[in-house]
Amino acid sequence: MQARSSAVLNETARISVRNLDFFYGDNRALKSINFDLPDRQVTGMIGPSGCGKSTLLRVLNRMYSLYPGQRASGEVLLDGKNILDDDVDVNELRAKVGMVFQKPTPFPMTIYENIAFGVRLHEKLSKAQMDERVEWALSRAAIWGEVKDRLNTNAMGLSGGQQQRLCIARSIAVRPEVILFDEPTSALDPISTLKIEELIDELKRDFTIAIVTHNMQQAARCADQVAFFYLGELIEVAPAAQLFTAPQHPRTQEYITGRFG
Ligand SMILES: Nc1ncnc2c1ncn2[C@@H]1O[C@H](COP(=O)(O)OP(=O)(O)OP(=O)(O)O)[C@@H](O)[C@H]1O
Repeated sequence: MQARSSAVLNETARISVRNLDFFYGDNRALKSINFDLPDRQVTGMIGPSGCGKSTLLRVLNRMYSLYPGQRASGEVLLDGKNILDDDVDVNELRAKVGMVFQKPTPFPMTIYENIAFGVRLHEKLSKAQMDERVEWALSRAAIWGEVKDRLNTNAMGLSGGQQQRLCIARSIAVRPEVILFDEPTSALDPISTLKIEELIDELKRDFTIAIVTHNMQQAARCADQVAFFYLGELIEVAPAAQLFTAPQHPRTQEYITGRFG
């Protein structure tokens, strides 16, 4: 099946996926995927359970490399370099392509250290520079005001929504180009969800964003373009307003109107 692609909103692609296949052993979980993540735009990824959305995110920062028996072929170009190549430094790649998971995953250490820990792996900063970076990251993640007086307390004492914003701050702190969100609000209440959605909207000024979500209202609210996946194939990618009001493929239509999935 050939994905139908409509006019992309921003001509510059930050990531270009070309003829991507992904295998869990013999199971071909992604089939000839082609699409772009436009620079400083939000791309929503939707589709029924098992269609390959999380698998695709795990390819975009080479998370799968940790697991024997999992392999990708094709190209994922970031700044013109195929990140699937064997010579790619995956630690460097993961600083460029950050990931925020469904369940908040703060480290069991202080709020300050949650941010500083990752920065230290990539840069040598003075104490003053690190203080500045920590404040910058927490501010960009809209949580500085809530934590500035308790930076040396354990991050596990934060609420779920605060923990998720801390994890976003942790990703931002290493100044990535791309941030991948895997169902980032599915464990959160409506108010925390709204805060994260507002934050995503703010962050796209500086970062290219992909968000996997089961919530189509969320995709409609947050995403500039939306990609619909089904059984490992990319069926359709289009500007959000178009995909939700005038999808070109019958399967997309069925999914967004709740007739399957
Ligand atoms: N570790 C694994 N080993 C083998 N197969 C896997 C593994 N993880 C996922 N799969 C298979 O790959 C396919 C895609 O799964 P994936 O988790 O990417 O889907 P998804 O669209 O993110 O689903 P969900 O919305 O339920 O999270 C499915 O057929 C799934 O069974």
